[in-house]
Amino acid sequence: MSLVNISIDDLFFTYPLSDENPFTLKINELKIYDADFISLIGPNGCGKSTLLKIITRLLKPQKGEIKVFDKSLNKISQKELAKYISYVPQTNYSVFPYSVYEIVMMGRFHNLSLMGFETSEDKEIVKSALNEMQVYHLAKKGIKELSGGEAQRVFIARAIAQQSKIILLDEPTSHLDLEHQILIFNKLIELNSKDNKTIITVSHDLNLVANFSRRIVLLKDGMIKLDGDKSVLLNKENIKKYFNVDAEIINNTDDKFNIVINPNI
Ligand SMILES: Nc1ncnc2c1ncn2[C@@H]1O[C@H](COP(=O)(O)OP(=O)(O)OP(=O)(O)O)[C@@H](O)[C@H]1O
Repeated sequence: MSLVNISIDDLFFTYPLSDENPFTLKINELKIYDADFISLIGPNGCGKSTLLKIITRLLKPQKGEIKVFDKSLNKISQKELAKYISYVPQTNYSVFPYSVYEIVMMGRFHNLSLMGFETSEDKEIVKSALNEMQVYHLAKKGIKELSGGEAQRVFIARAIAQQSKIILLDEPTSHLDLEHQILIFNKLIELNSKDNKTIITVSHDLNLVANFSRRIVLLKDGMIKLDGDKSVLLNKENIKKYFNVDAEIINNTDDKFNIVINPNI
């Protein structure tokens, strides 16, 4: 049995001060295992980003228990949490005009000395992450001066520099051209298969999901409706049921396949 990285039990969350029809997220049980590669999928507004924000402690659930490496999420210090989990949010805007280099160096926060000094190792790690995400040439630029796709790669570089065990990404390819979508997913596969990183990525692109992740967790109306092997669950019937579109599955070989959506519905 694989080691559990994150366990969630009896979770209940609702946004405070919501209208009379508030969104609620209810999860009886979810276990994220070591070196899992999960795509968190589901229609708009089903709670995918909310779940990631709860795991990263940006939102506090009203009920439930979340454990990270068997420690209660509430009891983990910020520095320790940064060693376990990195997070690439959906909207990567920064209030302050940090440079690209500074943003990626923030990934090393958990490693900096009390005085906040960067070591030569920190600098090497940051340089390598900038290179891997092909944004090294932008290092001195302000984050606000970048295109959406460039900024997205910078925040992924920050997650890589953080070297955490678990990486959470909220629609990491939404602003990226095809070449960079493949760059990101190939990097995620490498981190997962070579370094045993645990990856959870929110995605709307079922073809990327079909080709890159192994497990899907599908949310609808704030509840988990499907959880398991993507090659079993990502079929015509489920795509119709949960996304309300007709689809064909083609070139199905072992763990890779393509989904063609029929636009005439
Ligand atoms: N700050 C907030 N206050 C109140 N309701 C919110 C807030 N943020 C999100 N919601 C609501 O919570 C629900 C879930 O939102 P969430 O962003 O988690 O969905 P999602 O599955 O990530 O959607 P998408 O695919 O559109 O990104 C939505 O109905 C949304 O309107």
